[in-house]
Amino acid sequence: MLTIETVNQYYGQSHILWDLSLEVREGTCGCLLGRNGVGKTTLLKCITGLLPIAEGSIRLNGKDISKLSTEARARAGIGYVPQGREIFPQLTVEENLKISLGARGDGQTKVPDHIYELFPVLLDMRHRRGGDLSGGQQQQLAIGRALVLDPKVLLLDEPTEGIQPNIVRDIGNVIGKLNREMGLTVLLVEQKLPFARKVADDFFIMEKGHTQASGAIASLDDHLVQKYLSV
Ligand SMILES: Nc1ncnc2c1ncn2[C@@H]1O[C@H](COP(=O)(O)OP(=O)(O)OP(=O)(O)O)[C@@H](O)[C@H]1O
Repeated sequence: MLTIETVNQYYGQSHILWDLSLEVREGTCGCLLGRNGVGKTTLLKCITGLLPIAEGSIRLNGKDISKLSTEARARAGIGYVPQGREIFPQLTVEENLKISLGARGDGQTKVPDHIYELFPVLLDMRHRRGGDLSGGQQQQLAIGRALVLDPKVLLLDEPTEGIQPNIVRDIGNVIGKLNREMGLTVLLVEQKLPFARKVADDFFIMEKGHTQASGAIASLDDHLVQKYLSV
């Protein structure tokens, strides 16, 4: 479904992604794991088009999207929730959601009802400024904003970072609902292993810019955790 093949990426002279390959299967939730600085965020940005790749291909349902603009990739079905959420603090919740509507290219001017059904708090707070929301509410807004574009695959960069435990559970439930009930394919970067085990089907462990191990999340054993993830 989302196929990354022998991707290489550089920041200037620094070679960050090295012949990286992985496949997120249709309808599954894949989880990218790895210590700080191994290139997880860089990979997500390469998939969205925010960063160019030097070599390799990124295919969505067989079509190479690696030369498309970020906006064209969004229209093709790549949804992205960046690390740190990056909502617009001065705009209202509704305005934050409506900003994405413009990129749909179908003239729709109303926020789809299912966004507010998934996140009732956004409906309650739709006239409040994004900056007035709690971290957990902002995360829900950032996910809602990505869903406005009806993505085929949703990329989430550490959605639980800095969020209190009961809201982490809510976010896990929403990802589960999107993935398992609504069939949305998900690629998640996550540091919290219990969360990853709860929501993911597959894992991809990155080290030094490429995939070192991958498989069903149930096969992520202590040996792999010790070798590639413990700090
Ligand atoms: N804009 C940049 N310019 C130069 N180097 C960068 C830039 N952004 C990231 N890097 C470097 O690229 C490497 C990969 O960073 P990246 O943020 O992708 O890692 P990560 O696995 O997502 O880490 P984290 O868990 O800390 O977010 C790191 O060595 C980082 O210092």
